Amino acid sequence: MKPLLGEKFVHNGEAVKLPLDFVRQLSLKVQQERPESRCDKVMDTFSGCALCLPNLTQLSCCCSREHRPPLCIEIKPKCGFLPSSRHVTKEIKHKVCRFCMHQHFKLAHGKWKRLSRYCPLDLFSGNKQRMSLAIKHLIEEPQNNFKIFKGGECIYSCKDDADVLQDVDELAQHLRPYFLPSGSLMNGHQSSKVVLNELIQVIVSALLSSWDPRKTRLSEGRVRCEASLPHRDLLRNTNHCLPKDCVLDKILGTQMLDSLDIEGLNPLFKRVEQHLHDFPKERSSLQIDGPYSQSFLEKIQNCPTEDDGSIEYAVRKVHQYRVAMTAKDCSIMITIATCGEEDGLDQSLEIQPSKPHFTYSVSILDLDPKPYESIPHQSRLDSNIVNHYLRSTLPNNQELANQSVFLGWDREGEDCTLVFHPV
Ligand SMILES: O=P(O)(O)O[C@@H]1[C@@H](OP(=O)(O)O)[C@H](OP(=O)(O)O)[C@H](O)[C@H](OP(=O)(O)O)[C@H]1OP(=O)(O)O
Ligand SMILES: Nc1ncnc2c1ncn2[C@@H]1O[C@H](COP(=O)(O)OP(=O)(O)OP(=O)(O)O)[C@@H](O)[C@H]1O
Repeated sequence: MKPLLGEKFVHNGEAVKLPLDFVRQLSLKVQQERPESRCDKVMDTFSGCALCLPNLTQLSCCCSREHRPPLCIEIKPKCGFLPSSRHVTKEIKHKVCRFCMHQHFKLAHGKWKRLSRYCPLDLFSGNKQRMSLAIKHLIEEPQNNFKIFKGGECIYSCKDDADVLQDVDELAQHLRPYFLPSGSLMNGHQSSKVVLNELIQVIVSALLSSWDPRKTRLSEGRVRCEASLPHRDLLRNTNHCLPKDCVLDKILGTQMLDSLDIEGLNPLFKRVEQHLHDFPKERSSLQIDGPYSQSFLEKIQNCPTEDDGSIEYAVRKVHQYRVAMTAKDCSIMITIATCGEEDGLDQSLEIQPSKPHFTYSVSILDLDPKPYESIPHQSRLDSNIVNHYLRSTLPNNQELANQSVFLGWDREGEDCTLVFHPV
C-alpha cells in the first residue's frame, strides 16, 4: 500500500514475535472489551506474530513548549466517489453514494440508532465548505468513522450506548486550551462553537496539506451525492480539486482502482474461480493470496483497460478491486500539537496568524489486505444495500418496479419477504 498511498503516510511497522500465551491472554482481554457488533472478530492467536506500529496518537517529535498533550483525530472516510462504470445496473448508484445508502441499511439492521449526515463525497470534495460540513457531521454522529484522542486517551467517539447523544460541550472543554487564548472571556455555547470550528479548520488544513502545488481535478459526475442535500449552493459553479498528493488525493486515487464496480468485477471473479477450479495449482503463481510483492504491485499498476478475455486480465482486476477495498476501509490519523513560532517546524499549520501554530503528522492505518474470498459477500451486500435504499427511501420506486414482478431479497442479513411491485 505504501507505493500507492505515499511513503509519508504509511508506516511499515515491524513484524515481531510474541509468546503464544501472551497473545491468548491479550485476545481474551480484547474480546471482553469489544462492542457487541464486533464480537464476531477474533485475534489470530496461532501465528505468534504481530505488527508493531508507532503509537500514532502521539507525535514522534513533540516539541510543544506548553506541554499540552497532543490531539489526534481519527477519521475512517470510506468510499469517496460515485461509480461511473458502465456495468452498474442501478441508476441510483450513479446518484447516491454507497455510504449514504448503507446508512439506511445499517439503521434497519440495528448497527446504529441514528442516521449519520456525514457524506464521504463532501470530505473528498476538496471544497473547504463541504469538507467542514462533513467533519461537522462526523462530530455530530461519529459512529465508527470518527474519534478524538488527547495524550493517547480516547476522549470522543461513538458511545457504547448508541442511544446517548455525544456531548460536544464536553469535547469543547477538552479543546478549549488549544484553540482559545487563555484569557478569553468567551464561555458557554458560543465558545463551544468557536472551538469546534477551529478544530474543523485544523482538520481540513491537515487533510489538504501537500508540498505539491499541482491539483487533481475531480470528475464532476463523481462528486455529487444526492443524499447529501444541503450543498446545492456549494456545488454550483465550483471546480472540485484536491491538492496533488494530499492524503485524501492518495486515498481516493487508490479507491478508484475499483473502476468496474462490484457489478463489473463479479463476472471476472467467476472467471478466476473457474480457472482455479480447472488449474488449482495456479493459485500461487497468480498471487491470489499474495505475496504482496513488487510483481503484485506491477499487476495492479499496469492493467489493460479492455478485457481481452484472458485469465491475466481477470486476476489483475480482482487484485485491483481488493486493494481498492482496503483503501475504502482505512483510517486517517491526524496528530497535532501546539508549538511556538520559534520552534521552526517542518510542517506547521497556520490557522490564523494570531492563533498558536500547530505541528502535525498525518498517517493512514488499518491497511490489512482484503481476502479474495470476500468478493461474493461484497456483491450480495452491494445489492442488499441498494435494494434496501430503494425500498426504504423511494416509495413506489420506479427502478425497482421496472426490474421484475417480484423480488426475493438475499438471505444474508435481509428478510426473505416476496415483495410485489406494479409493473
Ligand atoms: O463492507 P463495509 O463497507 O461495511 O465495511 C466493513 C466495515 O463496516 P463499516 O461499513 O465501515 O461500518 C467494518 O467496520 P466495523 O468492524 O463494523 O467497525 C470492517 O472494517 C470490515 O472490514 P473487515 O471485514 O473487518 O476486514 C469492512 O468490510 P470490508 O467491506 O472492508 O471487507
Ligand atoms: N498505530 C496505532 N496508533 C494508535 N492507535 C492505533 C494504531 N493502530 C490502531 N489504532 C487504534 O486501534 C483501532 C483499531 O485498529 P485496527 O482497525 O487496525 O484494528 P482491527 O484489526 O480492525 O481490529 P479487529 O481485531 O477488531 O478487526 C483503530 O481504529 C485506532 O483507533
